[in-house]
Amino acid sequence: MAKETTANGETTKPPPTPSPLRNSKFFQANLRILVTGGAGFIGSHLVDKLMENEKNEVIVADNFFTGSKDNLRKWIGHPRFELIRHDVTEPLLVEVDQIYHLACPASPIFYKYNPVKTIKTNVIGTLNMLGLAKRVGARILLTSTSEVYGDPLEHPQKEEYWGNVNPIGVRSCYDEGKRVAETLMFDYHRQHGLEIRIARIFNTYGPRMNIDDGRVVSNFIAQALRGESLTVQAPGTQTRSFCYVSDMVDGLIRLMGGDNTGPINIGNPGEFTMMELAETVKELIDPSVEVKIVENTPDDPRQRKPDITKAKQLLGWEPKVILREGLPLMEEDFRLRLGVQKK
Ligand SMILES: O=c1ccn([C@@H]2O[C@H](COP(=O)(O)OP(=O)(O)O[C@H]3OC[C@@H](O)[C@H](O)[C@H]3O)[C@@H](O)[C@H]2O)c(=O)[nH]1
Repeated sequence: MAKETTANGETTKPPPTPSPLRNSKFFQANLRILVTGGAGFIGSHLVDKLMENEKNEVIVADNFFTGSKDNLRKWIGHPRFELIRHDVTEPLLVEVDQIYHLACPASPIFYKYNPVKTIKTNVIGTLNMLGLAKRVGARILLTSTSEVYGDPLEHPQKEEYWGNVNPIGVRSCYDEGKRVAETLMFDYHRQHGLEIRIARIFNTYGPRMNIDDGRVVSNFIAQALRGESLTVQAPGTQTRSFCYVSDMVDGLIRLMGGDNTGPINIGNPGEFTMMELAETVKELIDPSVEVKIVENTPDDPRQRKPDITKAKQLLGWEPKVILREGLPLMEEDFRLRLGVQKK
């Protein structure tokens, strides 16, 4: 390789040119896509969708803390698919063109179980994935969360809202962790010119959620199918907006493919109190089950609903599946896994 001489007489080497193979693959639009957390609930549905495109090669990195190989069983052994047991808090070296960075436990009971590990996953894990993106020139999408708005004082939540977050609360490992992850994304973008995308994901539900995941939709459906009382955490008037997983995946893929960095809210703006959700699940699955009020956990946000104007305008995206259509699809999956027949 040619040597260059600097003003003070030292010789330096110019940087290596990219391998011709990488360029030829790139220009064939043959995308190599890394999905961290790809064995999880949203991750595995995203992998299904990405694998539908025959030009895509998909690599999943997952430590299987909340994800499961079972979610990916149809792809194991496929020539365009690779599964790596890997924890994102350790560096990863792979040649890819796009990174969907989802890895992190998302259910409050799981992310609070080992809070130090959760914040490491968000901070060190995101740094590692940004380092990888920088090294290989990949575009990177972070799945952030509606939890960055904390217990919001503005309703519905627009992306411009800075949030109301308790920095020392039991949820901080997750909500502050994701806030730092967003900061890191923008700092790499501004400092190193990385191509970034940030999705703020609102509550999502659908088949493959862990049955004892602890989140409200999976809890209520499993409880109704087992004939147990539905546990509404006090006061029951707190609200959430629930997005069906296929809509979520469609939003993430549009965001990755588009020109806007985000952050962009991806969620279903239909808003329900937890009491209304319990009544709906009861009516759809088993009107004879009871609803009981149980103790809540600290810092539970009282209301949450996305403003999706940006997603509509910039991504041409809006959710299609309403709650009453999505719940039965999830019920079907839970019936199969729990072995409960329809009466
Ligand atoms: O059995 C239950 C479980 C939960 N709940 C209530 O349901 C509401 C939703 O709780 P979940 O645990 O499902 O989820 P949260 O909205 O608290 O957090 C979620 O926010 C968005 C995503 O980033 C994450 O998936 C998750 O952190 C809370 O008000 C909670 O108190 C019940 O009433 N009963």
